[in-house]
Amino acid sequence: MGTPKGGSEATAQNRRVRDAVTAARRVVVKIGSSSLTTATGGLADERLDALVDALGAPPPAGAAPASRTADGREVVLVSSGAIAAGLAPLGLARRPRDLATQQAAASVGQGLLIGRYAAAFARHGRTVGQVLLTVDDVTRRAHYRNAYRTLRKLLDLRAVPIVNENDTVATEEIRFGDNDRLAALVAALVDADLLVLLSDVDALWTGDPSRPGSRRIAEVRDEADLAGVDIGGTGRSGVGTGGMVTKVEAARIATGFGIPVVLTSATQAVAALAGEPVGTYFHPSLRRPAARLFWLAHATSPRGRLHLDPGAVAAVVGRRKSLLPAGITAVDGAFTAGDPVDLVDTSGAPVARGLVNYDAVELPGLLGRSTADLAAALGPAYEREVVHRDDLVLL
Ligand SMILES: Nc1ncnc2c1ncn2[C@@H]1O[C@H](COP(=O)(O)OP(=O)(O)O)[C@@H](O)[C@H]1O
Ligand SMILES: N[C@@H](CCC(=O)OP(=O)(O)O)C(=O)O
Repeated sequence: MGTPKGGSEATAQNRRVRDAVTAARRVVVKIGSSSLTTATGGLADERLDALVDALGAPPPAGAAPASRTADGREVVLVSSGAIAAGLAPLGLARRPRDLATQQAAASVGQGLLIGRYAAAFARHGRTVGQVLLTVDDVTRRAHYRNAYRTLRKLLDLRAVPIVNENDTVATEEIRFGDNDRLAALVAALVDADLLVLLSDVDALWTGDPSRPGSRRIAEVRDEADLAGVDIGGTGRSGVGTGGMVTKVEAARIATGFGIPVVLTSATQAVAALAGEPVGTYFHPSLRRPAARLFWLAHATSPRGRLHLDPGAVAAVVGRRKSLLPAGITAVDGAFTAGDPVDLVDTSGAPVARGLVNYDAVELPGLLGRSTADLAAALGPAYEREVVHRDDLVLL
């Protein structure tokens, strides 16, 4: 963590971080509600303009594509602020607690937000594209391919994708709520070289930044550097969601994909993108797992549970086999085919997560039966695995 280093060692380390940041060609930048709104609610236009300016003026005519910053970068912006932007127009004094009012505020605010971005980027001759995503869009394979295609095409067409969660259709159970985790998943989706998380605090601190004795953490190399850190909830703005908890979780997800993360304040965006030693730098993990399986483990919220008998646990965990109906003793949840589910052992502990091939209502009639028996009784479609081993990740 921020263990003090000798002068030359610190300089060498700063240089390595600067090189990693400045070499990043595709960058996902996430900005939180707290950095885009005024103390009295509503969008802080000058802060939004400053962010857009920080993301770079277009390259000279005839040079690199206009979706890139002056130094040739592709930028995807993940922006919160829809709910906060919708408060004042609806006469709401503070962020509502209930989902329906939050959704109404997001519905009003998202249009205002994207309108403001369109105007701000237009000052630099650049076009923006709105991309609203749900959890499903970044977790279900068919959907995240769609999301990837859209983002890739926007970048190819030289527009700046501006991503937010699709708040108006997300339900309490399936919503991210904060945009930090969404930003990490978008970074993984577009295979970004860098994720920059911008908030109203300049870095991760060892504890609440307003508490005497708290110190800025300059870098996080691994989990050990987070031991003893008081990772707290939302700040004073009253419009943020998740606080440092979701930012550190987002950093874990991104670095697990091999993507370095800089966490700092919106006012330091220019310095952060230039690789200056500001904020907190999270080093990427060296071993990059198979993307899709890592995705399954981190991006998905299970929609149900399959209870395995000991033989099935041994087959799935020990021998990396597919899960067949014969090894399942019970089913919980209301999932449909393609949903992520947890596979749990006899004590109820999750041992794996996978994409299920059946609807929950179909499974009770199949449990404990061999695939040959099922195929003979119900037809060849019932010979399929409940979870294929290629769609399984051990937890
Ligand atoms: N250890 C910590 N280091 C830094 N900030 C922290 C810490 N614990 C809690 N916070 C709070 O997290 C807040 C940022 O999160 P949040 O309010 O969700 O903002 P955003 O809208 O940018 O997502 C900061 O204002 C800060 O008060
Ligand atoms: N999608 C929501 C984001 C909610 C939120 O507050 O997120 P954040 O400020 O990133 O913690 C919105 O646009 O209001």
